[in-house]
Amino acid sequence: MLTFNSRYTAIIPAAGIGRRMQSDIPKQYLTIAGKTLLEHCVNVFLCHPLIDHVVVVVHPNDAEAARLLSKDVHVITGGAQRADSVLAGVQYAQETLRSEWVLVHDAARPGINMALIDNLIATVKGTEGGILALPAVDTVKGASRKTQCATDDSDAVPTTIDKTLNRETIWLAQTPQMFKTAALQQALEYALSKKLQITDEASAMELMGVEVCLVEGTAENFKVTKPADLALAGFYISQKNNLKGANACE
Ligand SMILES: Nc1ccn([C@@H]2O[C@H](COP(=O)(O)OP(=O)(O)OP(=O)(O)O)[C@@H](O)[C@H]2O)c(=O)n1
Ligand SMILES: C[C@](O)(CO)[C@H](O)COP(=O)(O)O
Repeated sequence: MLTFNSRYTAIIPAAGIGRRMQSDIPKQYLTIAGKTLLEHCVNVFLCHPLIDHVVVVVHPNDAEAARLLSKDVHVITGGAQRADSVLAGVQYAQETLRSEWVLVHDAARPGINMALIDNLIATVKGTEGGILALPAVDTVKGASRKTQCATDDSDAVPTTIDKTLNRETIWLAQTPQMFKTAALQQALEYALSKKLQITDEASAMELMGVEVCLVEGTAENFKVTKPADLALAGFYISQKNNLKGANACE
C-alpha cells in the first residue's frame, strides 16, 4: 500500500517553444503587469492552501525558470511533446513527492485563480478525476481541412457537429486537469507506449475507461496561444489586479 507524503501537487508544463505565438521568446516568459505568464500561474498555486507542492516542467535548455521562481518550486526537465513533459512531472510527483493527486495546469493559462482551483478540488476529490472546461456557446463545425473556403475539394465541406450532438454536450477543455497521480502515470505511460497523440490528460484517462468529470471554468482561464491573445490576457489580469487590491495571494 503506497503511503502518501502529500495530497495535492500542481504540475505546470512549461517546456514548450510557443511556435504559434510567433514571439522571440517562449510565450510562458512573455510578461503581463511585470510578471511572466509562468509566474502568474505559479503564484496562484503557491498561494493556494491545499496545494502542497508546485512542480514546473521546463525545456532542457531553460535556465530561466530556476532563476525566476521561488526556491519552493520544484523545476524539472520535460520532453518533446506536452504529454512527455506532463509524464515527467507526474513521475516526479509519484516517486519523489508521493503525492495522492496532481493538478496539471498549462503555464500558458495565466488567468487561473484560487476560486477555480477550490471548485475543481471540491468537485473532483470524490471521483476518479476531472477537468475545468467551458461549454461551447457557438455552433461547432468540423472540417477535414484548415481552409476556410474549400473550393477544390468537396470532402472539405464543413459539417455542423451540433446536428449529432446538441450544443450542451460540446465542452472545450481547459486546465487544471486533476487526477490520482498513480492512475495518471499509468494512463500516460500506456498512451505514449502506443504512440497515441494525446493533447490533454483527460484523453489518456478516457483510454483507461475513466469517466472524466467536467467542471465549468471561465473565459479568463483561456490559453494564450496566438499573438493577439496576450492583450486579452493582459485585460483579464488587470481586472483581477484591480479586484484583489492588497491581497498578494491570487
Ligand atoms: N513539449 C512541450 C510542449 C508544450 N508544453 C507546455 O504545454 C502547455 C500548453 O501547450 P501549448 O499551448 O501548445 O504551448 P506550446 O507547445 O509552447 O505552443 P506551440 O504549440 O504554439 O508551440 C504550455 O504551457 C507549454 O509550455 C510542455 O510543457 N512541453
Ligand atoms: C491541455 C489543453 O490546454 C486543453 O485544452 C490543450 O489540449 C493543450 O493543447 P496544446 O496544443 O498543447 O496547446
